[in-house]
Formats: sequence, C-alpha cells, structure tokens
Amino acid sequence: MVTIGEIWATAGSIMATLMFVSTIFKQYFPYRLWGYVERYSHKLIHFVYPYLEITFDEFCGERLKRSEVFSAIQTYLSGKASMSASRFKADIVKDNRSVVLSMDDKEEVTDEFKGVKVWWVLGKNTPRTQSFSVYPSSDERRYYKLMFHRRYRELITGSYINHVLEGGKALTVQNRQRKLYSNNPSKNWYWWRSTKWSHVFFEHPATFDTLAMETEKKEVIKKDLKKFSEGKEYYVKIGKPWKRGYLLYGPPGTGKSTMIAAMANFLNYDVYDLELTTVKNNTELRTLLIDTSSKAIIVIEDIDCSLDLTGQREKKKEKAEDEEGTDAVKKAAKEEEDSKKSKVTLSGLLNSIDGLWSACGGERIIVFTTNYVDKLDQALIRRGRMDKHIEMSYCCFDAFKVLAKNYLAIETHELYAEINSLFAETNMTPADVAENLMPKSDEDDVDTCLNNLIEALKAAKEEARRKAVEEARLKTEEAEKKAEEEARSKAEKEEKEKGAKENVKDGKTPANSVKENGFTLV
Ligand SMILES: Nc1ncnc2c1ncn2[C@@H]1O[C@H](COP(=O)(O)OP(=O)(O)OP(=O)(O)O)[C@@H](O)[C@H]1O
Ligand SMILES: [Mg+2]
Repeated sequence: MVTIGEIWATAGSIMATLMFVSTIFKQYFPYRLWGYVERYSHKLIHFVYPYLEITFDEFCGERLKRSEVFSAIQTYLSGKASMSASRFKADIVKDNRSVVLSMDDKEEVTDEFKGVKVWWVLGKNTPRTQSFSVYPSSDERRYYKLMFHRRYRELITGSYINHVLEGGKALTVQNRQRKLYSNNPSKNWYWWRSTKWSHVFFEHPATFDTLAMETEKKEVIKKDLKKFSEGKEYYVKIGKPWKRGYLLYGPPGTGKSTMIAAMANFLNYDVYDLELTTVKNNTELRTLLIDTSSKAIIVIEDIDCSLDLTGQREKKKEKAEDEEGTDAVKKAAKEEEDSKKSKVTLSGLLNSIDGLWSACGGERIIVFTTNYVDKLDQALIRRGRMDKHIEMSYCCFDAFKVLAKNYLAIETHELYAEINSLFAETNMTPADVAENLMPKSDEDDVDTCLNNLIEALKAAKEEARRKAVEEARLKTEEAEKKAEEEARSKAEKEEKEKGAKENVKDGKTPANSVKENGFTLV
C-alpha cells in the first residue's frame, strides 16, 4: 500500500523534474518561437477555460484618487457579502445606528443577474520585492475581479456593470453618514492609507429653518443651492465644471459658519474644512482638493487671515527685515520660520478653484468666509470663482423672530413692538441676540428672556450713542489740530517770504551774503 509520505515524495520529484525541464526549455528554445508557444498556450487555456475576468483597481491616476467605481462596487457587494462570504469588514453608517458588512480580502461573493451567475473576488497585488517593513508595500493595491462565462460577455459588460455601479451609488446615498473633514499637515501623510484628511461624523444641527436671516434672502439661497445640486446636465451643456463658489462675509457672530452647516444639511453634502495655514505649498493644496469626494462643501474660513492675498505685503516686510541687518542667527531663525510658513500663493489658490484641476470630480461647493470683504483681492472673489456673494449682517426683526421661535418657542408677544423699534436703531449680532434669548435657569420664562434682550438692546444703543459722540469729538479735535497746523505752517511760510523780500530790498541777495560773510543765509 502506498503511504501519504510516498505520494508527497513522488509529487515533489515530478515538480522538480518539470521545473528543471522548463528552465532548460526556456534557456535553449529559440526566443522568437517562444512568442508562438505563448500565443497558442493562451488559446488552449481559453478553449478549456471559458471564463472571462475584469479587474477594477482601487486607485486611479497614479494613486492620486480612490476610484469611485471601486467604492460603488464595494458598496453594492456589501449587500451580497452577508449572504455568501465568511469573513467580513464592518462599517458603522447612518447616525451610528446600523452596521454594514463588506467582504474581506480574498473573499469570493456570487451574484446573479437575469439568471446569469457571476463571481466577485476582492484581491490584493502583493509586492514584487519582499521587504521586512511593518508597513504595507507601495506595490500593494486592492482590486475587485469579476468573473463570468464568456457566453454572457455582452450582457455583463453592457448592462450588469452599470447595474452594479448605479446600485452601489444608490446604496451609498442611502447609507451615507455625512462627514466633517479637516486636512492633516503633509508630514502626517502616509501612502498606505488615506491620511490627507481626518474626519468625524458631521452632526451640526443647524438648518435653514433655524437660521436667523431675512426670509426672502434665505429662500433665494435655498433655491440657488437646489438648482445647483440638480444641475448636472446643465453644467455639461454649458461646458462648466459642476461647482459653485459662495463668499459669506459679515461681522463676527452673524452666522457664517452656521450658514455653512445649514447648507450641508440642506444638500446632504460632506464638509471639508480646509485650514490653509497648514498647507505647505500649491502642490499640496491641489493634492488635497483632488482627494475630496463629490457632494462636498469645501470651506476656507477667514480667508483674509489664511494667507497673504495681495502678495505685496510680504515683499515689503521682507525688504524691511533685510535692511535691519543679516545676523547669521537671525537668518537661520528666519529660514526655520519660513519653512514652517505656508507658501500657498494667491495664484495657486485661484488655480485650484477654477483651473483645469478644479474639474476633477464634481458637485462641489466652495465657500470662503471673511469678516473684511474689502481686504480680499478682487481676482479671488470675481464671479466665476465666488459666484454668489452673501452678506451676513446684524440681526433684524425678521431674524429675531426666527431666533425667538427657536429659543423660546414663541411666534409673537406683546413686547415685539418695542423690540422691533429697538432693532431699527441698534446693531446687534444674531450671536448676541441668541445669547440674551437663552434661558439661564429654570426660573427664566419668556418674559424674563425678552426683557433681558430689551435691556441689552438699550445698553447697546446707549453704547453706540456714546461711541458716536466720542468719535465726533475725536474728529473735531483732529480737524482743529489740522487747521491749527495749517495756520502755523502758513504763518511760517509768510514770515520767510517777508524776510526774503526785505533782504532783496537791502541788496543782500544770498550770493552777496556768501561773499560778505563767508556763509550762506538760508
Ligand atoms: N444667523 C444666525 N442664525 C442662527 N444662529 C446664529 C446666527 N448667527 C449666529 N448665530 C449663533 O451664534 C453663534 C456664532 O455664530 P457663527 O459661528 O455662525 O458666526 P460667524 O459669523 O461664523 O462668526 P465668526 O466670523 O467669528 O466666525 C452660533 O453658534 C449660533 O448659535
Ligand atoms: Mg465662523
């Protein structure tokens, strides 16, 4: 009887012989004939193995961007994986309430489409060179492989793949837990996982209903956003990338950030909060923007503080510093400081907003906020870049009514008339109004809160009056000082002219005086 050990020994020697023969064959067989052998061997395999394979890679474009097709397939298969795979990866979605299972590496999942069976495998390309790093190799790339009988080639490539992609996208929208991203400094970017952006779940509760603003203005913005989000075909027709820029400007506490949250909740978009000061240069900025998903609002807050937008201020400063002297220690310190500073330029920013790269992906809204719109370079905020400019201003009575409804659950009150007249005379930000309306203890009722607001409005009015008086006083003082200085310099000038005339009368021209006294009288 043949033992297992003997079988293994025989199999081992057959393998060794085959490898030896194949090596000899490769070495001595004419190179040109080798091509024929390969071609015919493929035909032979094709004849006995009637299945076709399609591969979908995880990354496209030199790892710059994760393939949306790969993501759609992953989501589509997550529904099927729970039926046939045995190892899963779990993801929490939709308000942390449910778990979605997706297939793990090297798992196989079967699917059926119009009675045709197909197989999906999640594979990984292992590195060609072996290294002993604890990190995965740069060659390691995941892919989905779809296998089907070649008889169904048209059905699969024609309809099935579309069916998978559309199903995947629909599931993504359904399961979507929106995210709030913030960019990481490039020293923390690693190629083996997406680390350019960190995220938390986006849970800001602001909506357009809770946003204090004139109703009409709010409606215009809502319509604008809706038109944009439904405008895919329109943007293709007019030949413009599917993106829109919003500039929100106004004093602190007027609701610019709140408006962004309301926009994201209205459109069901993710938010990318881009901190420009940690972006080293224009290339990094471009890489970050390419790595954003569609259905996203990209936000740059306080754009006037984020970088030197005129480009001139920086040069002036440098020149002044150069004149101060070039001490070696100072120079080294300056170099170190410079290396930490963001080198993103205005033109880099403009390019990333509406250059050729900006068309990668689609359905993106870019929002800039600023407290000082006049400081911004006109090129940055021209239409086409910042298409819609929205002024967030001090609280008006209309906006107050929204806040009162949110904070005190009232539609009207006998004190409204007084509050209305006070708003007409006073500037107060919605943030201050909201703070005054908020009950501070269980004893605080509606009347207390409204009276608090009235007191605050009166105090603000008095403060504004006092400020205006002070400003007027300062202005008058300045004007008087200026007039005094003008009068003094005029008197001095007249005095000089008078002296000069008298000298001429006495025959003492400046030239004569030199001759006489050996020095010049000025
Ligand atoms: N228009 C508004 N509607 C509702 N709440 C508002 C509004 N404006 C301000 N608030 C309230 O005031 C707080 C501060 O507002 P927000 O952060 O949106 O102001 P901002 O304009 O972004 O200020 P900054 O310029 O300082 O960033 C918010 O938490 C919100 O509760
Ligand atoms: Mg803000």
